[in-house]
Amino acid sequence: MASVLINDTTLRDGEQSPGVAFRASEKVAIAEALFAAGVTALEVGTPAMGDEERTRIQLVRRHLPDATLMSWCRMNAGDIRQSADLGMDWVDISIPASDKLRQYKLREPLAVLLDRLESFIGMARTLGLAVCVGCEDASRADDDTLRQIASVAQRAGALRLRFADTLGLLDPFATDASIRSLRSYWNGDIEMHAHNDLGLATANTLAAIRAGATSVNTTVLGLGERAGNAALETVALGVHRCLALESGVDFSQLPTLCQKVAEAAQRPIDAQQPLVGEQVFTHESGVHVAALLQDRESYQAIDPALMGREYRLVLGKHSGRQAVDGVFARMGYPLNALQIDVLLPAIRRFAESWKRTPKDYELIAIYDELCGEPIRQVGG
Ligand SMILES: CC(=O)SCCNC(=O)CCNC(=O)[C@H](O)C(C)(C)COP(=O)(O)OP(=O)(O)OC[C@H]1O[C@@H](n2cnc3c(N)ncnc32)[C@H](O)[C@@H]1OP(=O)(O)O
Ligand SMILES: O=C(O)CCC(=O)C(=O)O
Repeated sequence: MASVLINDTTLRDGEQSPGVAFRASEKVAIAEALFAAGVTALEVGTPAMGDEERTRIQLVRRHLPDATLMSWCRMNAGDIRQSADLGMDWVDISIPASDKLRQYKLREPLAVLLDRLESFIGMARTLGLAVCVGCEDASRADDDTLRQIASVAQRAGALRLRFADTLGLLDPFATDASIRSLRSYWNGDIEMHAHNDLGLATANTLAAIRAGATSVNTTVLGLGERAGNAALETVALGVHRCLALESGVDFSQLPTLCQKVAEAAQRPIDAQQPLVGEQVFTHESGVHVAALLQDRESYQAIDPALMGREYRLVLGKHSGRQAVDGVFARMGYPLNALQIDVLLPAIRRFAESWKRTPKDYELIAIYDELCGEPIRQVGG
């Protein structure tokens, strides 16, 4: 099966989420968990941040000798030299591709910056580093500028261009057009870096792969600047399910990995976060549960066993008679029609009062109260 490279940037762009700051031990633990989940290419940080961050990057290097590690660099000799000293395999040398970012950040003409980029690519290669040119704000860059960056990158020996939708303003159709255009004049790797401001980061990442990107950036739980980046979990599943490509990700490791990152980032996992949210394999609606009691695939596209999880049927405000019957039967207690008629409105009232679904022991208590005959074998 053909494959796509996931170059995960949880430890660089993910950590740029406001307020997120990984300790050294957390950075190492996250890197190890990513590696254990089959994500072997990691952007691990920004050496320019100082001694402490460089020490953390070095620790990751020591703990993961077999991972392919990248650091984020400005067009700056110090950043690149430090990356080599830290044992990086790759550097991302970033150049603002849009007029606006060049105007407000670097205030120098494009031609001067391109000369500088060329010499820094050369320097990085001399230091033994593979080079990715980070085209920051590529989605607002004009085509001619991207062509000039690609031409310099090719001449100087960069292996990869990163197409960054820095502001997260693309949709999948525009992404497709941009990456196809880039592919028409750049033969090397293309790495898609998507942000989620429109909620389209995963969709744009998949669109980029279809259009010719060979590598993609992700972050665990979609951490990252503002609305975050494309989430590792959904990109990996989309690569597998929608594109029939291999990413190397071991889905069974995702719950542990996500928990680790959520704790280190102090960002609780949303109950409805795809794949790893507590509720995403739980079904309440009567029509769904009635069908699910017959066949799991009736209302489940993803097998929870992929993540080592199980599906759950619960009772609540939206339950129907078959669901009540089925859930009580699974607890070992068949109901008659009269009992179902009495229990259903009570379960609905419970859900409205408590703003949640009743647990098994609470269902039993409702039964005891309304149906009179205590049920002895209490479930979980
Ligand atoms: C879209 C992205 O995510 S890009 C990644 C951005 N990541 C971060 O900013 C996180 C880490 N950043 C930091 O810790 C700091 O900003 C540092 C260490 C990088 C720089 O710190 P400082 O030296 O204090 O600079 P400061 O942050 O005030 O300003 C940014 C500097 O980087 C320069 N710069 C920005 N992008 C580039 C680039 N691609 N190439 C060269 N220089 C650049 C700016 O011109 C500015 O330089 P100046 O101070 O000479 O004007
Ligand atoms: O310069 C790059 O490599 C991309 C940086 C980035 O994180 C972004 O543009 O969102």
